[in-house]
Amino acid sequence: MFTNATQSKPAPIRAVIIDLDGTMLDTLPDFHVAINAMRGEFGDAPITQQQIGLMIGKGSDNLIRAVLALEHDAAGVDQRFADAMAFYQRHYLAINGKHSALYDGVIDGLDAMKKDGLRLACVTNKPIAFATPLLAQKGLAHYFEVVYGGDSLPRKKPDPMPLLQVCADFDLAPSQVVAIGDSSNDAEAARRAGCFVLTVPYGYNHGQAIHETDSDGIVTSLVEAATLIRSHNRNAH
Ligand SMILES: O=C(O)COP(=O)(O)O
Ligand SMILES: [Mg+2]
Repeated sequence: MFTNATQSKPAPIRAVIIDLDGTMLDTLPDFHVAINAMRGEFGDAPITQQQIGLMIGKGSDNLIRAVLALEHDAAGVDQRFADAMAFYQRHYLAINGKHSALYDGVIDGLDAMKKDGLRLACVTNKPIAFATPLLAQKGLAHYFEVVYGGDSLPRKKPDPMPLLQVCADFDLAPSQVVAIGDSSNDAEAARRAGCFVLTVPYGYNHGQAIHETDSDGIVTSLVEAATLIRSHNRNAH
């Protein structure tokens, strides 16, 4: 399944790096509530989930700037940014996880990966202060040896830095690691790190079809990802 031009027989996959929003959890309703509460602080009218779905995936700073840009020019965005971020963080933390749900197959997929001896990391562009309590609340925290948020390291996805950090933490070559995500952001980070990448079609890909994103395969659930990795490892040396 995962092929590497320089190797006749592929190396086994030893670890999986999994994205959070749009891959394990449908968090769009949380974003929707928090963003509209933030807009309410400025007297701005609510926007739709669909609009917000196009803006998420590149971290909070990017999201807040995109939302402010609906009403304001660049100078207006800069002027309001700090207040908007403070409002947003307060509102998001107050409802974090309340409107979010696990996607089908997440728990079964993670259980299968664990059973197969794979090491697991979560790399999200969500701020770590949001990600940590959310993983705990949804019963996901214990699966992951390592969790990096969008503000844990100097650079976030699509930069390869957080993925390369996980490889270093696990003492693995990137070619022994597969990333799973819902967006081109995840795929680009994985490609640049030299990791394999699988994508899921049900998340938020900046309004683009996932088929347009370069990856090693599209999987309909984490269960299917676990099955693919298992069959890859059967054929590996
Ligand atoms: O908070 C975001 O922008 C998206 O986070 P993700 O990396 O978990 O998809
Ligand atoms: Mg995502």
